[in-house]
Amino acid sequence: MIEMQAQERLNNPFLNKGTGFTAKERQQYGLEGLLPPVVRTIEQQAEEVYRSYQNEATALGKREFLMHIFDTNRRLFFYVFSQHVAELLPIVYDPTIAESIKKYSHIYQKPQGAVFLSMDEAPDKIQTSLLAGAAGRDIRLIVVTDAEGILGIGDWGVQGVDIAVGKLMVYTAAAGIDPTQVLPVIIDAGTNNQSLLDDPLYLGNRHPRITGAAYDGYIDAFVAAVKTAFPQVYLHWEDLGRDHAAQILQRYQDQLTTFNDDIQGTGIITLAGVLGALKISGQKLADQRYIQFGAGTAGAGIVKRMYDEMREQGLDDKTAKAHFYLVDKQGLLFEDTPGLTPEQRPFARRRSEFDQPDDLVDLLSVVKAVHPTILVGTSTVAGAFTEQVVREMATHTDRPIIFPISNPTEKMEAKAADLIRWTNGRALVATGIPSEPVTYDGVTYNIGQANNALVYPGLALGTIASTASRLSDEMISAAAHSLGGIVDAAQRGAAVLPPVEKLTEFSQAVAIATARAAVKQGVNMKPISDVPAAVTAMKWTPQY
Ligand SMILES: NC(=O)c1ccc[n+]([C@@H]2O[C@H](COP(=O)([O-])OP(=O)(O)OC[C@H]3O[C@@H](n4cnc5c(N)ncnc54)[C@H](O)[C@@H]3O)[C@@H](O)[C@H]2O)c1
Ligand SMILES: O=C(O)C[C@H](O)C(=O)O
Ligand SMILES: [Mn+2]
Repeated sequence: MIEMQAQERLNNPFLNKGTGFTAKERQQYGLEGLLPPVVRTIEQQAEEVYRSYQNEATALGKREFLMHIFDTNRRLFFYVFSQHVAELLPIVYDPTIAESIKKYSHIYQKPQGAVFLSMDEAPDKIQTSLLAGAAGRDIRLIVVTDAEGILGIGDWGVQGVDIAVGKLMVYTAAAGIDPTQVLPVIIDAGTNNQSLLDDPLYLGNRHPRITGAAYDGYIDAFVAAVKTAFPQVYLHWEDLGRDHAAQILQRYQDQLTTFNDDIQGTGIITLAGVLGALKISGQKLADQRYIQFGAGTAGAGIVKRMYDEMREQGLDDKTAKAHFYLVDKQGLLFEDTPGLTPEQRPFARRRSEFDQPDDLVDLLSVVKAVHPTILVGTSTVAGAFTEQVVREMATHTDRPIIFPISNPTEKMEAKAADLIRWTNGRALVATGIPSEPVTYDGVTYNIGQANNALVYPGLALGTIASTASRLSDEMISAAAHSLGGIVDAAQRGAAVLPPVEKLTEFSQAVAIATARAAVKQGVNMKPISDVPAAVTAMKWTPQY
């Protein structure tokens, strides 16, 4: 019997230390003879892991190797990840995660602690599966996806589970969220991706997506089960389809502590980037003209956050709205444009505002007509910010703020180096995936990463640490401001956002700002006298 328990310990990623078990522990847990004799410290193990990682030739190979460590020894995985956060982020997370999602069924090895909820099964099984996944752990954070809109690569069915696992890995590495308190969940509603439906190895439900009342009912059952199983949970929605994301957030945001990363996380990081850019250019938000190219889940979420910021700065509704121009597949969105989403409608323009409204069907024409000072891309259209568009924009503004933030790499609206070159170094740029610094005319420009990963970890840490019963707009606004202020505007070529190397430090700042806002607003369920102490007390560190 003792050998069985010992093997269980070695096979449990939360308990396993591998060669890190000391002689005393080996004796205590019946592990003698089950490991090589040498005992290593976590530092030594981490060096080994990092060395082997470097020997892998491809990004996906590196990711696979690290996920093997994740599956066998979670403390060691997070020790290595935290040590090399800027280097490893694009490997374990975006953009390499996109490749891993596309190949999931072909390279599958382990469920990685995720809960797979199949809509082909009765909703009354949801809670049983959630509790089985938790295995007695006190779950405080769930990332759930249905994978209808993974990054900018579309519908990936059950294979999208990686994004839930990946987002949670960033939570721990960036903000110290305890990995024993998290649960990744995929809702398999089917897929409309024909290549998956045709793939004999596909691991998900082989039918088109279930939509309408059946989908809504299942989501209702899911949220109810989550609330019952884990009453204190913070529920994070990721990469849902455009028709569901905003609607689901609206339906549940007053029922529990819940967050849509693509709407709210992206809104926060983009506002923070714009505030950073304005700090550098010495301008005011209220003086900007803003084009959102691709006004879907993320685009409309960003516009809403920018608008809310303008309202907070004292602008009335009409004045604030007048700053925004939304461009989607149909071109500039007008009040009479067919197919407007509820989130686009409030920002649709009147045709009478323009001389030739019918011409405003492509980005270049809109840029010519509007003379934007800010251009943000969440369209998934690679290369949409062409040289012509960018040069036209830069003719009418001294420091154009241009954020091509569609992911992954192959979906970016422009490359940072091109934007710097086409504007002779005047553009203030951020991209969704990491970009190398750009040297132009003797100046090195650091490129900020406008990715919600820079903010959602701190936001959740602050929310959970403050025992907030809701995630309020005030908390979201505080998070955006806490990041926007970190920019060193005095330095030439400064990035509009803080560097990913400092992710753990500024996640702490975001957490404190968020928790302070929660306490100020009184949404905390328990009294908090010392906010920074409460945040620090929540933090988990990888050690034996
Ligand atoms: N950097 C970040 O933190 C971050 C966060 C969220 C989303 N994103 C990226 O933003 C992109 C969109 O994600 P989403 O969740 O909003 O998806 P979505 O499907 O909800 O929105 C995409 C929008 O782009 C529009 N679009 C498509 N083709 C277009 C065209 N030719 N011209 C203009 N508009 C067009 C679509 O109609 C849709 O409204 C993805 O690439 C995603 O990776 C980045
Ligand atoms: O996952 C990312 O890299 C950011 C974002 O949530 C996205 O959907 O692109
Ligand atoms: Mn996303």
